[in-house]
Amino acid sequence: MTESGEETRAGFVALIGEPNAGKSTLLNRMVGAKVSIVTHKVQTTRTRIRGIAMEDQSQIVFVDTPGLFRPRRRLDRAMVAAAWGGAADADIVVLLVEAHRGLTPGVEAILDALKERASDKQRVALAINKIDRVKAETLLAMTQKLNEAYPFERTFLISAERGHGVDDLKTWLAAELPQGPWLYPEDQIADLPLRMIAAEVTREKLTLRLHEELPYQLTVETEKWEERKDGSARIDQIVYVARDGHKGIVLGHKGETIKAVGQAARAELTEFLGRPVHLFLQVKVRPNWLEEKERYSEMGLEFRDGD
Ligand SMILES: Nc1nc2c(ncn2[C@@H]2O[C@H](COP(=O)(O)OP(=O)(O)OP(=O)(O)O)[C@@H](O)[C@H]2O)c(=O)[nH]1
Repeated sequence: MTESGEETRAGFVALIGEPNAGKSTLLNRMVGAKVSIVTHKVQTTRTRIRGIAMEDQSQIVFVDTPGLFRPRRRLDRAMVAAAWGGAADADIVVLLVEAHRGLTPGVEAILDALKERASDKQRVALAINKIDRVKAETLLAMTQKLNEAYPFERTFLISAERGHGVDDLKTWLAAELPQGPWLYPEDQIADLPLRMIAAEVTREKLTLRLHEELPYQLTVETEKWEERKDGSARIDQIVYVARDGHKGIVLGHKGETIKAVGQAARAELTEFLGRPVHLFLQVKVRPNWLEEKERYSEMGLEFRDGD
């Protein structure tokens, strides 16, 4: 109950879908704060990130999952496990499908997995995203086809980027979540530790700057976070790369790349925290990080021995 005596609702919503389906974009739009990183690169979301949206008297806690796909490497398998972990905990699952791609083999695989894993009680809604990219006529047929493939509770036609249909989806979720007290303080927008958010910001700037050149096994970690008496924060981060050659790419000619990345990340962190930030970046080569358990837990993933 709120102070005014209205019933409150709260629960978890998992956004699932193929890589690039628009999960981060949708999450950011519904939460209204940047908690997940949106880039043009596939597979950027590495951690289970939650954002919290308030709608009427409902608190919607989003579990943004990494893209679901067929895992090959160890890291990929950990990401898929994390994705399903999020879906299994959720009160409602929202499957995002791209309007210009429809029922792809990847979507079919997700539907198979849903049928296999989700219990009968699991509520699943469909959101066809990127409707700005297709003609209205194709949407009707696509809605029908997808609903024949899986008994979705509801179908929403949305453009996460432009905001079309997003309010309808949010209102529906808010009304459908179980009655109960709020799970988080109202002003909390993300339960992701600040250190991790700070690392994601730097990673995003590197991605934007390097595009296709971005070393695949690159990772950013916040090593130290010092609150200073003058109200500013000193943040020390390490950019780990797998090979010597990658170090040069990240540093750039005369260190230009890393300098520009540092400036851009510092500006965003200053805005995000609302106070001055001093950001120090270091690039280190760490050939085996993909196999190191510690790195996995820092990304919020489970390391699976013997996989
Ligand atoms: N045209 C169009 N593009 C969109 C829309 N929503 C998202 N996108 C774009 O699709 C791309 C992928 O969006 P993301 O939100 O990063 O997708 P994701 O599902 O979180 O991706 P992963 O992190 O790889 O799992 C970005 O370039 C977005 O700008 C939309 O409604 N219309």
